[in-house]
Amino acid sequence: MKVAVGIILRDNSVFVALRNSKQDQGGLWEFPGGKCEASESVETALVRELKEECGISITGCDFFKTISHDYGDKLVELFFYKVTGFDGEPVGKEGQEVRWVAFSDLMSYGFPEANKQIVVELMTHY
Ligand SMILES: Nc1nc2c([nH]c(=O)n2[C@@H]2O[C@H](COP(=O)(O)OP(=O)(O)OP(=O)(O)O)[C@@H](O)[C@H]2O)c(=O)[nH]1
Ligand SMILES: [Mg+2]
Repeated sequence: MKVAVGIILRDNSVFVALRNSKQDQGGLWEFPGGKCEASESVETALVRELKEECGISITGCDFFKTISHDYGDKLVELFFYKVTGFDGEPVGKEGQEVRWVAFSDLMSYGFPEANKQIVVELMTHY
């Protein structure tokens, strides 16, 4: 399963959302995004998901990296993009709790296993 994920950046912070307790990895924080639909490119999915989940229109993004992770019941291929430009102010459009978190504070947030490496990189490279 291919998943498009946006690391929305501004100043020294990144935008994170709390996953609903009924979802996979519920109760953990994530970078907004979601599953690519059949025949949809990853970038198209990224633009669509960030509009649906956060209400922003992406104007600039750079591919960062792909991480494949096996959760046991599910194999995910996460395509992480750094979102550097957007129109609108991101919010939790689906009622999810959201926050801008300084890189230096990211370690106090619980992220899904597949995100751990990315979180360490964000904390050490900024
Ligand atoms: N959006 C997002 N998904 C992640 C991250 N890390 C991670 O392991 N995932 C996994 O990627 C998978 C798909 O993401 P998703 O649940 O957001 O998909 P979606 O928005 O299409 O959700 P839906 O099924 O409710 O429509 C989930 O199994 C989720 O646990 C992350 O940082 N952001
Ligand atoms: Mg999602």
